[in-house]
Amino acid sequence: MAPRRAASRAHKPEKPVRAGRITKSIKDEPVKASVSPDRLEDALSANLLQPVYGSPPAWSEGRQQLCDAIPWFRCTQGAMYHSEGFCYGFLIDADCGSRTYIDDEVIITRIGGCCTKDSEGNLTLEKNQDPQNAIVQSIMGSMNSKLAVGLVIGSKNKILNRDLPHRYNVMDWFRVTNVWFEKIGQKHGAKVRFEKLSLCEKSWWALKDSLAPATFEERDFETRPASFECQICSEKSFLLYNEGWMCLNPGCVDFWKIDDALPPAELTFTPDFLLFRHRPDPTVQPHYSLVPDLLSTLDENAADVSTSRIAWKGIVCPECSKCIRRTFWRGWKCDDDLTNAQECGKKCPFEKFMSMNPVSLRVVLDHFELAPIKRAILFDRKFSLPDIDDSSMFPYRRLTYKIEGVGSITHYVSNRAINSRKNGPDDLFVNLQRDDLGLKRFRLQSSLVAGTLTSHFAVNYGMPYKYVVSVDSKGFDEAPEDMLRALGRLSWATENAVLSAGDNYLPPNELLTLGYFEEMKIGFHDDGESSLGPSIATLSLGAKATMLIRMKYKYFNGYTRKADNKSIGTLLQDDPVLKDCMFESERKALKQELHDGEISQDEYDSSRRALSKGRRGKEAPTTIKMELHHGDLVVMHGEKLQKYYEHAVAPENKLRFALTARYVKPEHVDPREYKKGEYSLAAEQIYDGK
Ligand SMILES: O=C(O)CCC(=O)C(=O)O
Ligand SMILES: [Fe+2]
Repeated sequence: MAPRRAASRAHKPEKPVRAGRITKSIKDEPVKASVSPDRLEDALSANLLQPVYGSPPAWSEGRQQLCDAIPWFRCTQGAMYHSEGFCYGFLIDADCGSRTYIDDEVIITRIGGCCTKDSEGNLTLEKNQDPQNAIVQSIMGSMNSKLAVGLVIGSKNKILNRDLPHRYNVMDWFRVTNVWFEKIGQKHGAKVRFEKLSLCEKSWWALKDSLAPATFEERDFETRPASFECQICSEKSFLLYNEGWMCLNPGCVDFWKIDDALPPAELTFTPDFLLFRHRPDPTVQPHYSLVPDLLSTLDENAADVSTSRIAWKGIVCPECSKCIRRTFWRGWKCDDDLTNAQECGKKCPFEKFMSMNPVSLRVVLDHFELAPIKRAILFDRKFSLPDIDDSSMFPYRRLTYKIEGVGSITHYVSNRAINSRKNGPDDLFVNLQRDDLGLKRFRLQSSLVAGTLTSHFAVNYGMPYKYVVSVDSKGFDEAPEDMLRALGRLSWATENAVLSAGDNYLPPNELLTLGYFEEMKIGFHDDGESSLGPSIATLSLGAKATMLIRMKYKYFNGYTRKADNKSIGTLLQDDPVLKDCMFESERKALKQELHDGEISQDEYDSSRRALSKGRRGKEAPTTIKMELHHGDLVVMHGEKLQKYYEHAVAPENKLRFALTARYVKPEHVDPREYKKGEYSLAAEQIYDGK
């Protein structure tokens, strides 16, 4: 008889035990049965979820808030946060997989990844998860390096069956004790056993009236689950299931078999596997604090701290433990979204606003004397080259990029003399930091992950304007004087650019100010809402930035984007066949044939589809690349420019402001708001171009 079989019989206990306590004296007592997952709905409606003993050390109602404030859980998707071969944090939520087990000290779950949702919304393994898989390697990395893993439990978890206070609840640090493979459907996937690091205190998620955990003296730290060597592959596997021992090496032909047959569908863990514990070991440590105290590390007296990358991370509210993002220019406010009042039962009063000592230009500008006398004349030949005009707008250098039949972009290049003039860009940069402009980060209306905030601060003065987000808008009568000065410069630039293009000039009635801290940016977008006039002018202040302009995906490819990007989306109804788009000549010829009645609409569409067959759509290359320096002005002109093209701006250093003036068509605005857009510039706010 093979020892493998003998082992499986010898270790089959009398009765299955699903969960257990940890002391020697009571470890073999059967535990109270929990509500089965299929009865969870009933339990919920009958309010049967059991109350927990304590409260989590940090929590949030949104995934984004959690990831922003907890450095060991920075992934907005998936269950595991891992980086460079180590797992730092793990989320236990819905979809933990079969044979998931949770008690006050031990958690057994599958390791996410390689999954797809079936028609009923259950996660199934799409492909085998192998030992080489990055997330399997990461969890092994943490186990082998004695790196503790932080666990978070989500309220969608159906196994613990307790009344969790929030959507996401930080549990505690755990050590990884075992990683093994199971057969899941037709595939194999990895499972992990976590054991709580600190065994001396009762877990906050323990039952409200449960006993205190066993003392160290009472605990059995010696017993370990038995392990046996496979006769075929010679690898050792633990005895995990009451139903019998199995080889757990997915590469072995005997993998996942009891006595040469598939195991029963229902498997239960042995008491030894659930109940064994490790003696406290000071060398098993986490990389971060469970609840970081970021605020204590930010020295408010250092001018460059409050706008640094680390200073726009989230914090854990010291009063109510909620994870809060830096939504405000000056700091954090616990009551920054609607969920808070409901969750805490009352508004949490905590707020932390930084003193925001002004950042000097010297810190953000690299140039020897802040700005050159004459700007560099080098242009990268990979991108469109502008027309250069050094005289018409002197002392500005005017660069004009024309996109035929679409529009133009005029770049007024500033210099040291312009910037340092009284009330010029140098003064504006300092003053805008001193004024309380009311800058805030807003939720993106369409983003891959719900609740994503813009990675820049914004405030809108004048006529209400909704760009990629819905911004609060204030009337020009509330605007600081410096904003009106900026508006004077922007009106000057717009008027000159539009008149040179031979078009009618409409004075701007709206000013959107964006503020960027270190590593903030604005991704590709257009400013082409139907409510806007054709000209958009921006004044750059502070750190240098790169502005990129490219054709939009659908005009470049001739069809809309599909989420999977594997097939082609909806064909353009009216394809403008822009210069340099994909298959430009073929698309142009087909369009002509349709126009001349030589082919039907169906033939036109199928020929266009055939062009892209077997090819994935791709992003258009960047056509225009501009370096925006402190004091520069850019005017984008032409409705089609916003329709067919998109732009993105990324500053290269900390602290930059972009003040953008637009004309909002009054017919798109509630007449009661008209007066917000009214202003008249004082003589010294009107700009003369010097
Ligand atoms: O930061 C910039 O220069 C551009 C800002 C922008 O594109 C916008 O406000 O829509
Ligand atoms: Fe824009």
